[in-house]
Amino acid sequence: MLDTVQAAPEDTPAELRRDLAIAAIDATIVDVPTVRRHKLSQTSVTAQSYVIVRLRLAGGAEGIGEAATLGGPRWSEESVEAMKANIDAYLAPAVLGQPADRFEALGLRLDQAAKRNNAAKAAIETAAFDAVGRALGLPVSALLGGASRDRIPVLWTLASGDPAQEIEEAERKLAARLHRTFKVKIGALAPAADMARMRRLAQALAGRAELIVDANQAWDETTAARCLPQLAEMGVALVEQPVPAWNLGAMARLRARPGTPPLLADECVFDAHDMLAVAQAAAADAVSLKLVKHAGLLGLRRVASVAEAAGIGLYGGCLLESSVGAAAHLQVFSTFRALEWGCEHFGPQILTGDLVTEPLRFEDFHVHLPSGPGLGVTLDPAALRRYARP
Ligand SMILES: O=C(O)C[C@H]1C=CC(=O)O1
Ligand SMILES: [Mn+2]
Repeated sequence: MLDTVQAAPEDTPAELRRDLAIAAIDATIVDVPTVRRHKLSQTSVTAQSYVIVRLRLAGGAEGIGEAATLGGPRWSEESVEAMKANIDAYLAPAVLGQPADRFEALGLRLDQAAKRNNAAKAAIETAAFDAVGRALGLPVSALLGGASRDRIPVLWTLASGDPAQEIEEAERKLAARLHRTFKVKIGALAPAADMARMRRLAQALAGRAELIVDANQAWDETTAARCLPQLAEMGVALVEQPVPAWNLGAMARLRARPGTPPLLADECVFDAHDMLAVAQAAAADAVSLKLVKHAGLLGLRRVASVAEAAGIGLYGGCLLESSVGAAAHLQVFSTFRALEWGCEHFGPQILTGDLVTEPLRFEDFHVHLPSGPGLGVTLDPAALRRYARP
């Protein structure tokens, strides 16, 4: 079905209303191998699995969205298998026939059809935004308030666990002027081994690159209290989710200690209520924004608004999305007045292949907002067939 994308129709408003009704939704599981093993505290992957949602409007315009996972239902509770099952049985039927441009009403229907399932909901909402943007000839950023930037600084994640390999990988990225900020995944090794690894990286890249780390909830408060000042002393600029998501109290106490580097909230912030709790506890300096957590572009903006109101900085997070999911994030990130910490949408570069006809452009340490209607990227049907799970 959904292999072509139609141009914006020149319709009367009544016809346009009919054209914008959601006519079909289709969910495909894909597995795309990565260029190397990517190791986090709680899992390790050699392929990225996504659900690609294709949504067709009655007028013929088509949109795409992506729900990413990292190592099955380990990073969060959603797996691609569960997402596809819930999209097919509950989420798609809840919005079929509905006007695709009434994004908040769609979100409400999705919330009534299923609790949480945030990544699956985000993929459907993204596909609705893409389809409406294409039908109207507008980029998704225009539907969200308009872009205030067309490129965003982008970091690279070092996550093989082998410091010699990681230094060599960082050197290649620096030489190619692709990335000069590196996020190091820690927590899979013992804390002392991670500190030694970080010291090697900091020495090798001193003065040429900025380092941040992500512990993915691996430490308890005592370990974090011991390691955070060491990371600050090495010049590490930001520490992501050092302690379990539930332990906001520990985040707040650690943050109040002298010698703690700035803290980035990730797994502890899914919705705007979580963001408010982090703000009230003074538990973070910045928040990582991701479609898989916030259930869509509008949810992501809601979380960002609470953070902005509390003076908490914005960081453009990822879950190793392909150019489909990355483009959706760039559309919404581009609309913020400030994106203090840049973004980490290096995902398309860690895959051995992409899912779109023209992958995102990485240049001069930035990733560029694609131009054109909708998300600005077009699904490659041959790539979808190649990576689709049989
Ligand atoms: O931030 C996470 O926890 C998930 C992800 C983002 C980059 C990466 O390497 O892992
Ligand atoms: Mn993280």
